[in-house]
Amino acid sequence: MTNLHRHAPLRVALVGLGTVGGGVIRLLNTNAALIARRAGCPVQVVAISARDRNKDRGVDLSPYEWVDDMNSLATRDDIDVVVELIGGSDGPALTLARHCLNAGKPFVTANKAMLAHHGLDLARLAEKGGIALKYEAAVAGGIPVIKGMREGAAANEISRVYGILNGTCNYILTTMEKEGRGFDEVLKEAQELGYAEADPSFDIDGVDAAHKLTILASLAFGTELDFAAVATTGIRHVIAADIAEAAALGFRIRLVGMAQNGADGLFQRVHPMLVPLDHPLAHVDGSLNAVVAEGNFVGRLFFQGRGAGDGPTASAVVADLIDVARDEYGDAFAMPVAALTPQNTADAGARVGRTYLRFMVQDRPGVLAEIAAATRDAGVSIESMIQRGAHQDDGVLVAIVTHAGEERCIRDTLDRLAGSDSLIGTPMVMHILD
Ligand SMILES: NC(=O)C1=CN([C@@H]2O[C@H](COP(=O)(O)OP(=O)(O)OC[C@H]3O[C@@H](n4cnc5c(N)ncnc54)[C@H](O)[C@@H]3O)[C@@H](O)[C@H]2O)C=CC1
Ligand SMILES: N[C@@H](CC=O)C(=O)O
Ligand code: NA
Repeated sequence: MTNLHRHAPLRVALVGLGTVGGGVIRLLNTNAALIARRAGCPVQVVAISARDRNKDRGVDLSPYEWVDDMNSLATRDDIDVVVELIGGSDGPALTLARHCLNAGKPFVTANKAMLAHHGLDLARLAEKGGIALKYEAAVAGGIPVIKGMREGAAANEISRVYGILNGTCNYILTTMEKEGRGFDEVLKEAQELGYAEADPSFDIDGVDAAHKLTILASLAFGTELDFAAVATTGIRHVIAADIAEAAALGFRIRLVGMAQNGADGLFQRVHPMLVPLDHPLAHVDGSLNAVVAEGNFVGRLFFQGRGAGDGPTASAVVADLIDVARDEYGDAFAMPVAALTPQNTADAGARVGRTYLRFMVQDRPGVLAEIAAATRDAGVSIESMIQRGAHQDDGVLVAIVTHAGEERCIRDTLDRLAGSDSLIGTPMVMHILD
């Protein structure tokens, strides 16, 4: 029989055997023959490592060599590529990455936290060694958005890239909206489904989405990764009433990461936004993610798919392994590190758009006039306003949608109201996606 394989097997060491690691083993076993045809060789896990050797992971690990010292994998001649699925921006994942890349060992990771903080250094090491640093799973899970941006959209000037980048938050927001269930209960469910980070505050506080946006922005604009420049707000303070008011006004709430490059610099922000029902992001539900990129020749690209969970994430990891087997890889961030440019951070105050403001206020005369005076004096024009009677024990809810205006005026409005004893708690501010 003719041997259809071009190469000897690609020998993989898998470090981290949790949700994603388990998924990678299952996928490689299930689709072994197909993957071998596509990769030009069998892709075989030969060595594994994780924190606890004796834990039952629901997959048969007996065919693989257990390795206690994961860093020893970097210099082993019988390993062709190391896959890191531990997580964490620093610590053992970063040490392993540095060992591997310094030793010239191709490296595949799903670790967006590590890339957002150390991506440039790691890309420099990969470049120096002329080896692969691949990370498709790190952004939007199974969606091939890294490939899409690095390769498919490479000829375009990108004006804006944005999307739903966290499956856990999207699952929470959409389940709360559809089933009226509470935040904590739905978060627990997302954890059980394998969507959440080891520390779920990274999800709900928007940090995970900010890690992913940092990577996307670099790919879109050819800029150095700059996690510190991402203004980040999570979904912790979105209440059921916001979801209901947004719906009444014709919107859905989504955690959106957005990066835009303009004359005044690079604007990067993750925050809950009101998305009009006629925008495709309003229909991205559950653990789905979506990324929109606007290119000067291609127009609007819309990538959608599962952003979290074992299967979709494993799909992206294994796609990277197939690229390694094919010897198809290039610069990690789409150009040599020296070609990436640093970028000023744009002033968010100068951004123009519509805004949703929600106040909880005392039920007494003059409160609406006080809010209206603050908006008037700050130069904010009101498009619509809703007042709801007593909202549980928290007073009265007032929701406002403004006309398009500069964000600095919204800040000014809030500053004018700060300290007012008419307000209960902190007002909620969400910008409206255009
Ligand atoms: N779960 C998901 O849907 C997605 C996860 N990711 C990323 O994939 C990576 C892995 O995520 P999960 O599989 O969900 O995590 P997990 O918590 O289920 O698994 C982590 C694995 O790493 C091992 N590990 C942790 N600390 C270790 C240490 N100090 N030394 C050795 N092994 C250690 C654990 O024993 C476990 O086997 C993370 O970087 C995560 O951000 C990326 C996309 C989606
Ligand atoms: N915790 C992340 C997992 C994928 O990156 C998410 O919920 O999106
Ligand atoms: Na991806």
